Amino acid sequence: MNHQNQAKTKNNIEQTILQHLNGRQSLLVAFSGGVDSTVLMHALVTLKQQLHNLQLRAIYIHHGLSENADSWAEHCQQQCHIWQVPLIIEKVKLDRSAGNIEEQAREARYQAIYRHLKNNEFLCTAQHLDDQCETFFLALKRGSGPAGLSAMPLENGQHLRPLLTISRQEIEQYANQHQLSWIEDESNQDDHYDRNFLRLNVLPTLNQRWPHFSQMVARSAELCQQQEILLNELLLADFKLITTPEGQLCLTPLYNYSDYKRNAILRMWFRSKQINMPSQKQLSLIWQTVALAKEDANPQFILHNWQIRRYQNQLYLLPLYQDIERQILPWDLNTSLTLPDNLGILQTNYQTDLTCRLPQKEENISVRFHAQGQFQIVQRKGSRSIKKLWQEHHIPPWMRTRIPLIYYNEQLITAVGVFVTEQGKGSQVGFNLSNTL
Ligand SMILES: Nc1ncnc2c1ncn2[C@@H]1O[C@H](COP(=O)(O)OP(=O)(O)OP(=O)(O)O)[C@@H](O)[C@H]1O
Repeated sequence: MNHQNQAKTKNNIEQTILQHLNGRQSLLVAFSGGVDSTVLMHALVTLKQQLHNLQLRAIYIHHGLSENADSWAEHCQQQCHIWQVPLIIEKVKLDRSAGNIEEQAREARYQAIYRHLKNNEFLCTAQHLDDQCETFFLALKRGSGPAGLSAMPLENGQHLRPLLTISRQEIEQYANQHQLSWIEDESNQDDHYDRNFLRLNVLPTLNQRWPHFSQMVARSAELCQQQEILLNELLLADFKLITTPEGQLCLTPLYNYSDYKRNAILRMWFRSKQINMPSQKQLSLIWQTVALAKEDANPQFILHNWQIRRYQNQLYLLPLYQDIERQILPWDLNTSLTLPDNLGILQTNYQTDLTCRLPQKEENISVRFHAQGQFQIVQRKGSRSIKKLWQEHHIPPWMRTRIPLIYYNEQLITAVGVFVTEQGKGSQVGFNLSNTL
């Protein structure tokens, strides 16, 4: 490469980064030691010589997947020492037996990075134009719609990708020109991974035939992003109107929407919950089997670690619960009691309206999650089945085996926060449940 071209690459990368930073001054760089993030770090350190207010920190995530990971961490440490940029090294634990190790690593990596990201700081990762093109192709392979084909945005909240418009070739030129040293991850050559297969075997042919192919794919991704943003803008008012403050989706208006609008609203709802987007087929099954289930049914759809339920014409997204119905927890009222499955901490409380009597000497206290039969409630005539009582208090079916029930010996005294039985009548003690989450 001649001198003029070299200067252009150098200038182009630094100028592009500067433009994408758009005045942001506090950066946490995800530094893997690979060529892309090495170039990003080097260019930022160079820019810092002109922009004295630029504050840089770097983070390396040690996944422990490669036997070389320790030496990679050491390499990152040495580089950062030379550049005088503070480096955080964070180890994450992965479960090799739990499948999809790549996805697990990615999720654990971002979680660890976000734990360190300060409020006023921006995360910079080093994905480039060719990564963008591969991401688009991977979305095509999965049959994604415009949201998936949007690939990666240049910026998303506190996350910036300042190299996204720069090609791999330019990055490598910059690295060679500055004689940078970086790590080659041996797994990058393994074309069993879909992304490597595209990078090694497919995209070179396309880019050779059409030299601007990757740029054109990135443009298509950007157009998809614009469509998505527009769609969200147009649907936002409707979406707000039909979501409750607690995050449930009201079903009644959805019955009158076209299939397209309904699916778009359902997708917005899942996105707002930040869980993996269901496929088109799952979305249609959720609609058919949950929303359109018979009125008296108690439908449930399981999606990853979540369940989608319907109650009183609202759609709920809940974690998958453990079965705790048969658990019996002895208690002495003097200490707080941590309930199973993240239900919270149970304590006595003398300020609540729902009060009971204290146990007598021979009565043992226990906390349970199952009741059967008829109960008489204080200040009400006659007794009612437990099912009727839950219905009267609008308790959804899945909560009916999760509300702590306080028993004195074999007698139900109170369902915490819901009712007190005639056997528990009194004003000596109350209970409250504080959520630990
Ligand atoms: N071990 C690591 N430690 C710190 N940063 C990393 C690490 N691995 C990757 N990164 C950062 O993430 C960027 C993207 O890497 P890679 O393409 O392997 O990840 P990815 O999870 O597929 O990213 P995405 O899905 O967001 O594109 C790298 O350029 C680097 O900035």
